[in-house]
Amino acid sequence: MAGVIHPRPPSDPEEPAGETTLPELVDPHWMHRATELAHTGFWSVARRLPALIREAISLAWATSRRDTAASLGLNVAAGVLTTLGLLATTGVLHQLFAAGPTPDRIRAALPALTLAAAAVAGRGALTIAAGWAQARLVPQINFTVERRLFETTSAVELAAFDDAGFAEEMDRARDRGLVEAGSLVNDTVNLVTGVVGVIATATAVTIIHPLLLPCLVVAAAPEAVTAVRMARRQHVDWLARITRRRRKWMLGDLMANRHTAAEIRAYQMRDFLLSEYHLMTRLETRAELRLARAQTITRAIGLSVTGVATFGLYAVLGTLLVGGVVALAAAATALLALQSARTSLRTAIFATNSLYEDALYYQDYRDFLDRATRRIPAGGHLPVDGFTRIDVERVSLRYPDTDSAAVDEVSLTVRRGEVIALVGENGSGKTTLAKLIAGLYRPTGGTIRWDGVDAAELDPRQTAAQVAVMSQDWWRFPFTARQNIRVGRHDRAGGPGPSVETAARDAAAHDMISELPFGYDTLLDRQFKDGQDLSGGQWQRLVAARGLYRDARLLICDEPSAALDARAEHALFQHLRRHPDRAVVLITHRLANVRHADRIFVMDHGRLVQSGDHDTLMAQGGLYRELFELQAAGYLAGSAEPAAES
Ligand SMILES: Nc1ncnc2c1ncn2[C@@H]1O[C@H](COP(=O)(O)OP(=O)(O)OP(=O)(O)O)[C@@H](O)[C@H]1O
Repeated sequence: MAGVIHPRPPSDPEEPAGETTLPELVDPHWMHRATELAHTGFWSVARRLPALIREAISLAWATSRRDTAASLGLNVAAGVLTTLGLLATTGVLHQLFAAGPTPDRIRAALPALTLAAAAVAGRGALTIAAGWAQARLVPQINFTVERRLFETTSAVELAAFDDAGFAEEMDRARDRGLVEAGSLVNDTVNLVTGVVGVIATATAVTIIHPLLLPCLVVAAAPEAVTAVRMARRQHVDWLARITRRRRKWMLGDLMANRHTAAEIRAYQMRDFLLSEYHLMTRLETRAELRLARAQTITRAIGLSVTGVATFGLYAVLGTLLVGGVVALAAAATALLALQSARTSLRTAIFATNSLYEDALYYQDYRDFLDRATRRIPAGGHLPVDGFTRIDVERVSLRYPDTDSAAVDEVSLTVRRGEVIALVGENGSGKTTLAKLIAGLYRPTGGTIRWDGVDAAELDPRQTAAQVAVMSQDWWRFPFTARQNIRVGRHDRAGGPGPSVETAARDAAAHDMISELPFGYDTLLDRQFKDGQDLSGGQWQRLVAARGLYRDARLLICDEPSAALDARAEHALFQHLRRHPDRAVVLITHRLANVRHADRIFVMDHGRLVQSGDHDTLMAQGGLYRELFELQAAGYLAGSAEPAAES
């Protein structure tokens, strides 16, 4: 049947070298599947069909047995009625073409006519019912696969997200894999519908006269071949143009985007962007016209061959009629059957093509789920109810694909009631160590003990419940101000701990929130109606309020005041002081804030190089004192200048 059309390289050869000034785009992650399909011939696809159908039906069956059985069963029943309808039609025609007065012939045809009408009506009803079951099935499947995916992605260990391969597979599974699961089942049902239609017609025709079947196949084949060729050419062409279309979308996005609007105006980038966009549009239009021409030619050839084949069918039928091999009624039914066979064949071919493509993407989803499930931490089972001390014993962590450990054999103790500080230059490993203490990462070496028990043996949910992290790379959650704070402990129902408003006051966020148009109920995302934007510092106050609202035994504050003004910073640090029931791990580059910490740990290239309180470290000399004096000198120089001028 249709030969394989080999894909052109993704970047369009029509694109004149050097005309675009923008750098080359990398292939999108789903491209490998699209290319794979373009390289696969129709028959290779057809050979994999049984396995694909099994996969789709088991997915549908697991989702809803009733709707799966109805979708398939009703379609098969409709097929039986198709056969019956065609046979009844032959009976009608047989009576009508018989000799005798017209009223007599009509009367004789009435039983068969009633049967044919009942078959058509019954078939219509069954098809509608099957369509309804299919329409019910698809959203349920989409929901099932989505739920499975998000239940898994939200449970895998944090370290998995540092693995580039994992993140890419997750994107692939989310982007196409999810969507294609519903289509996989839809196409399977369509394929079954098409095949049942073809079988029903073939059966009827064979019963009427076995010689009619080969005639029918020859007459229907050219249209099927044309359909396959056109579908595949469209796919390959789409593949070849995808890079340019992405570039066009990207440019369009730059020119119609709130976030880029200011810079584009400030740097007068409009003409540059528009000229690039026009270039892409010109090339794209040319490519579309080329495709339209090629498709028209294929279609014209296909229709011509179909016409010749239909003519051939008439000729064969005529010969059979003249020779008395086939009755007139049977020949007329064969022509009706041809129409029905063509429609069913087209349905089956399109379904086969897209079923294969859907299956490739769905496979991505399946592979990802398998891989992700292996990365859900098992954890221990020992209960956790607070702690007196957490001992970090020669703990190391090496990120995937990196040469050196981000945290290298670090030992320290965090005691309840104390504030400890981690300081050091950028990239020295402070955040990584804090995440290890918080249980967000598992050490690749060494052990962390909670009151002497290895943290790996503790119930991870209960451990996490003891920890609050004010992270330096927080996310702007698209919730109201109140929800943004409440998610810190969303399941607290009037239990112990500060109220939302108290936490906001402690983090110097209350006044700012009260001034918002709807106060605590203001939505903090401009994508929503009445949504508002906050500044970086205002968001950070909210993040701090969330951390305080969580009211955890271990509070980890990673640069909690980096974006805060002096007043807000002062207010926040009043609430990060010692508390008998709580341990605070503070990370900050503003060393004035760590002066009162019980112990300060100084990190350098992943190692712990100094520890002690401020006075001890200043007396000791070394990295801490160097960093502290550099900062202090900045302040002193600033205050000394006006004095010098006066
Ligand atoms: N997710 C990650 N994957 C790979 N490497 C990472 C990752 N996160 C951090 N690193 C690397 O680990 C090292 C320690 O990073 P970390 O964020 O712990 O430093 P830090 O002391 O907190 O730095 P800063 O003061 O800039 O916040 C750095 O070299 C960094 O590039």
